[in-house]
Amino acid sequence: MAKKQQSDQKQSDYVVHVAVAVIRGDDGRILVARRPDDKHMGGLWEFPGGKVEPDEDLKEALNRELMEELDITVSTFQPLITIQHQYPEKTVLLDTWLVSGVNGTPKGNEGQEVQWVEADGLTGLDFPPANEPIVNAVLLPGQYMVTGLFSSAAELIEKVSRQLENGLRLIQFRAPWLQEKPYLHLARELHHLCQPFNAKLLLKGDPELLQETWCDGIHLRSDQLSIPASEWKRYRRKGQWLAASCHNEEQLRAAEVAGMDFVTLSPVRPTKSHPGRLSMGHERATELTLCSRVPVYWLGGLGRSDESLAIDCGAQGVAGIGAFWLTH
Ligand SMILES: Nc1nc2c([nH]c(=O)n2[C@@H]2O[C@H](COP(=O)(O)OP(=O)(O)OP(=O)(O)O)[C@@H](O)[C@H]2O)c(=O)[nH]1
Ligand SMILES: [Mg+2]
Repeated sequence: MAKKQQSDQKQSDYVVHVAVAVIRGDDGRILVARRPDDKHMGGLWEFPGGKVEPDEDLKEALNRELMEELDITVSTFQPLITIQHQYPEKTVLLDTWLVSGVNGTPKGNEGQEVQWVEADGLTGLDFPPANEPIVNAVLLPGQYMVTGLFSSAAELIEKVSRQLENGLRLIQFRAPWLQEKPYLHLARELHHLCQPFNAKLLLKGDPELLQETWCDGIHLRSDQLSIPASEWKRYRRKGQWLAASCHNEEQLRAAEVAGMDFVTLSPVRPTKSHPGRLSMGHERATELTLCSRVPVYWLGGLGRSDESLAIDCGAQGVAGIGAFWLTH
């Protein structure tokens, strides 16, 4: 018995490296396949892919798996997210890439059902438990703006409008100097501005704010991460985002435990707003990002032009106040 337990332990400690492809077609839709019934997580939807063989790099593994399973290859690769997940029977490392430039017409070579879906439709499909952060990473944009100082409502509205016109789709309304009532009043106005762009506005505050029917989500300070996940679940409606600010490994783990959908990690570089504060640098930020089980935006001293650098290091993209708020 003791021996069996030991070998079970070994089995789940061993990490299976899996190459996973979020395949984006020319029309922006995503290809999903249903896992054959006799396989692990059988009957659930998946992003196609499979185990990386010892002598393969990720791109080779992806194209081999896509040819075997779907009769296609892809030509463009962008890292999306790396998720380590422990199932009771095994541990997988889902090395997930956003791929495009599809050659061929996908067909289920193993008899599996395949379909193209709009990104928004992914939340309605049943995926294996490890896939939740992958779906979030597909839905989230590469840039996240935090609002900066403003001296009037007109200035705030003008600046947010300009950034929406520039293509921004995720905004955190931060104004810690305002009382709750004027803050919520302005937040409502910003929400109306965001709606025609299908952009999301996250509020700063307590979990109760999730009860506001117009609230797209909330962004927590790191010191609010001790609030148990059950507190959020009570208020949360489908489609609302939960995010938190993290500055170190401990807070990243706390954010995962608290059920956050994504986090910001800061300060990656020195910032003008916190002059004396030590920044962690790219190397440490990359290490922390690769271990995170939720999408990470790099924050602090980064500009919009750093988005691809952050993505190449495993992040969802960049977040910023200065970089977005002060530029035209
Ligand atoms: N391909 C893929 N695998 C996933 C996803 N999510 C997830 O938990 N997995 C898990 O990753 C593991 C490896 O994937 P796989 O079964 O596709 O591997 P494979 O194509 O090499 O299959 P094979 O071993 O039958 O040859 C499985 O345990 C599977 O349940 C996903 O979205 N796509
Ligand atoms: Mg497979």
